[in-house]
Amino acid sequence: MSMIAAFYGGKSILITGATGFMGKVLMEKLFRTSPDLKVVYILVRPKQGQTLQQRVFQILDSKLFEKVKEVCPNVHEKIRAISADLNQNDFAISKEDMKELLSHTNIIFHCAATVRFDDHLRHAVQLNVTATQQLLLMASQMPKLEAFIHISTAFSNCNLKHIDEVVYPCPVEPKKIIDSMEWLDDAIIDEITPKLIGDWPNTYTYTKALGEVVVQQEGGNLNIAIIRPSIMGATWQEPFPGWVDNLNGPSGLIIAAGKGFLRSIRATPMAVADLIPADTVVNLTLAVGWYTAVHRPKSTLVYHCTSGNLNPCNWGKMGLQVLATFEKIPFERAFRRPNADFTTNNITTHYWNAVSHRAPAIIYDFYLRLTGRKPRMTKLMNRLLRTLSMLEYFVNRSWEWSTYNTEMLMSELSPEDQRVFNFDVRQLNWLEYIENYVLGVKKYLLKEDMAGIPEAKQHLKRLRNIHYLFNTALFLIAWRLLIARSQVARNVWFFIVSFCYKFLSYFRASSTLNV
Ligand SMILES: CCCCCCCCCCCCCCCCCCCCCCCCCC(=O)SCCNC(=O)CCNC(=O)[C@H](O)C(C)(C)COP(=O)(O)OP(=O)(O)OC[C@H]1O[C@@H](n2cnc3c(N)ncnc32)[C@H](O)[C@@H]1OP(=O)(O)O
Ligand SMILES: NC(=O)C1=CN([C@@H]2O[C@H](COP(=O)(O)OP(=O)(O)OC[C@H]3O[C@@H](n4cnc5c(N)ncnc54)[C@H](OP(=O)(O)O)[C@@H]3O)[C@@H](O)[C@H]2O)C=CC1
Repeated sequence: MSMIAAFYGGKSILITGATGFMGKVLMEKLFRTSPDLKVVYILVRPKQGQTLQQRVFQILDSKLFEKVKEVCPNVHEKIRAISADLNQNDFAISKEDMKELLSHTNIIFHCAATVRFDDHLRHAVQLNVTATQQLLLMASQMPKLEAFIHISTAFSNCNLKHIDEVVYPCPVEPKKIIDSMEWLDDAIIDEITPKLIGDWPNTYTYTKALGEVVVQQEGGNLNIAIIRPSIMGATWQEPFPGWVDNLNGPSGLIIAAGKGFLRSIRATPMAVADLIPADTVVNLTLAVGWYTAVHRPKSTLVYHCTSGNLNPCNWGKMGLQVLATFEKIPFERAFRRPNADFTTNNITTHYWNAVSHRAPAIIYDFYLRLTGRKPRMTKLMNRLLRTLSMLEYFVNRSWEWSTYNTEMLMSELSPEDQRVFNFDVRQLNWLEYIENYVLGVKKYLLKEDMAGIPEAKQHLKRLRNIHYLFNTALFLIAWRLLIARSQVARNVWFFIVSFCYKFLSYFRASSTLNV
């Protein structure tokens, strides 16, 4: 019997960010392994004209929850969606809901965050720092609370090269930042943002670092733990391999490469690609929840959920495997044949951006205009280039994360728990994982049918022929223009023609002699 699964039985659990990528995988695993848990409270905001209930039903109706419905048929009764906006005071939770939350919650998993790299500092502080502070305040009023698990990111200290499982201080106290956001106007915030974030590459990583300091400073007597996942990718094993439902991290780039938009990316092939499957993060999170509640460590423990030091894979290997998978499992209606490469300096990056990204987009838009359709490729390409520039920081550096606490926790688990809540990335086979990841992107993100693969392959063959034809035509035109203008080119041309003629004559003469 799994001790961790048993621990969650009968518990009331509060999850923020349950509608996000990690939150969904977390809920799924909780219900699948502890179907006898009492209730899962989720803080949800109404979105895109959907009510809370509609949002919950959409999640439960997805393929991700198929297995859960078998082991926990009344799962919908055990989810209590509470209307909340983490940007508002007291999260805009009604008095009755707040009362229920405060009096019943046993465990909190705080996953909600803005993960946009370029979010306005005010918004990023509000969600990643102030909301965390408010949630801690709420937690301090929960008499039955056993553990508060805060999800941060391994990149919260990406200004350092070696990162230990400790909370590092920030140059400016979070309280001062929170206060200043209240009275500074947007224009001034824009101006001071680069100075405030300093060595951090974006507002996301900076505010996640501030969030950790808040957790440490304002956690009071609560049992708290911080989990730092690196780049969260599709699921490795559970509930099935390759599940993913958003474009963050590598997923969007896999689509862009598979559809043939992405041709080159400034990345260091030997840099460590610190990906971590979402189900591994969730298994560690649930194990940490159990350990923190049962063993009550004296201080706030930080757990790194990374792969680089235990089972490293680099971007070069990952990129090649992604491309190799496209050969077997191509995406439908590709714009060009998938053929991306890494560049390592600014000049080649600019060159390939102009030649392989912007030029084809302009030509295609011209073709769309000619055929009376609305041009769209240049806009799409500009967005892709913007995304690439945002991600570049992370694919040209390597970090070392120590994992003492994570390894300590692994050794504390029973063999059964090590199996059910496996977070040992040493067992991960990268090539297999990446292949499943690409397959998952095709099935769950692009919603493409596997029956369409032969047609997709045919389409790629057509694109290859068009590519050859286009290159030959381009070469002939360029050559024709050149020999019209340059004597040297004409001489070279005559030399080649006369050489071919002589070679053919010799070949004909020798074959006549043989007869
Ligand atoms: C040698 C052989 C070589 C072979 C080579 C082969 C290569 C071939 C294979 C390639 C694979 C292997 C290499 C992979 C490298 C991956 C690096 C990952 C590093 C991640 C580090 C993460 C570290 C931290 C981890 C964490 O701790 S946290 C989570 C991470 N957080 C994020 O990843 C948010 C990022 N995103 C944003 O920050 C915003 O998205 C924003 C970008 C500002 C746009 O923002 P904006 O333009 O305003 O607009 P959006 O509305 O957002 O998007 C507008 C439009 O772009 C779309 N789109 C949004 N995103 C992405 C995205 N990623 N990728 C693509 N498209 C995206 C969206 O679909 C929409 O398209 P549409 O629907 O309009 O058609
Ligand atoms: N994805 C990754 O690669 C990594 C993620 N992390 C961390 O993991 C956690 C989860 O990330 P992930 O699941 O990928 O993120 P998502 O963007 O998929 O999910 C974010 C969640 O936060 C919720 N949320 C955002 N704003 C509000 C708000 N104002 N009120 C209520 N809820 C809100 C979202 O709700 P809604 O559905 O309404 O938008 C969503 O449920 C985050 O803390 C992130 O920093 C750490 C490392 C890597």
